[in-house]
Amino acid sequence: MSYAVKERFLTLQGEGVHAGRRAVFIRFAGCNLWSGLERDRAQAICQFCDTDFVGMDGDGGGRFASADDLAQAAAETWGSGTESRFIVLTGGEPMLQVDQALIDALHAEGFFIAIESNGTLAVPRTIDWICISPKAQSETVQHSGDELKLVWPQDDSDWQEMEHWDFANLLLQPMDARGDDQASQSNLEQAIAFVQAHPKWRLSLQTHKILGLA
Ligand SMILES: C[S@@+](CC[C@H](N)C(=O)[O-])C[C@H]1O[C@@H](n2cnc3c(N)ncnc32)[C@H](O)[C@@H]1O
Ligand SMILES: Nc1nc2[nH]cc(C(=O)O)c2c(=O)[nH]1
Ligand code: SF4
Ligand SMILES: [Mg+2]
Repeated sequence: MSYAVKERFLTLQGEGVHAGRRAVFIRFAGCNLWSGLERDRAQAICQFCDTDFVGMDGDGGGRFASADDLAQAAAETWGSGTESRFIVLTGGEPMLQVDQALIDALHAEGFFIAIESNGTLAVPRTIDWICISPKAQSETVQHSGDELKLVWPQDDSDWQEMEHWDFANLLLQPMDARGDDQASQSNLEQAIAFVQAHPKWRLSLQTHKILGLA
């Protein structure tokens, strides 16, 4: 199996329980809920995406011929030292491409592996940290993991049902309205109000955007 990667970079995990942690990011190309083309956004199942995952033309991107090749590239992105190696597999939708061979190869390089997935495809428990971010207009099949990160507000998203799923952490992340500052502020205020009213949930901020990191 080969892997189509949009970009690969070293940063801090910006979101969720591991926010602030040094991390290699692998952003896989392609998604099953949007083509990634602006002309298709209004018809997409997921319409609020803040990410360019089209093609393999980003920094550190390309087609990797094998799991070992990609794991070795990830290790190079981390740089020297094998302590506390942490990698985030994202996209696009990483579960369209992530397989056991890649998980094994990343573990062999000493990585603790986290994934950011939309939950429409089953995620193997051999991944160390599973973050699922359900999309209201899609069917979520992955009902367990380490963190559930619901982007807010989303019309028709059944957060009450999600409280019965098997996640150790329930997080609410304000929707970035991508340039509409007033809408982003309103989304933030709605997320704060929700968490104030529903103490099982915690706020997740996109801290990399605040910090000016990738
Ligand atoms: C770009 S997605 C890639 C991984 C996967 N496709 C998913 O949706 O979980 C990474 C994370 O960013 C979140 N996200 C995407 N667009 C967002 C936005 N406009 N505001 C806040 N979070 C957003 C997603 O819900 C997900 O948790
Ligand atoms: N720093 C940083 N943290 C992130 N956490 C989740 C991200 C994603 O796009 O999946 C992301 C991202 O793009 N950058
Ligand atoms: S599922 Fe994830 S990558 Fe796909 S369009 Fe939605 S937020 Fe973007
Ligand atoms: Mg992002």
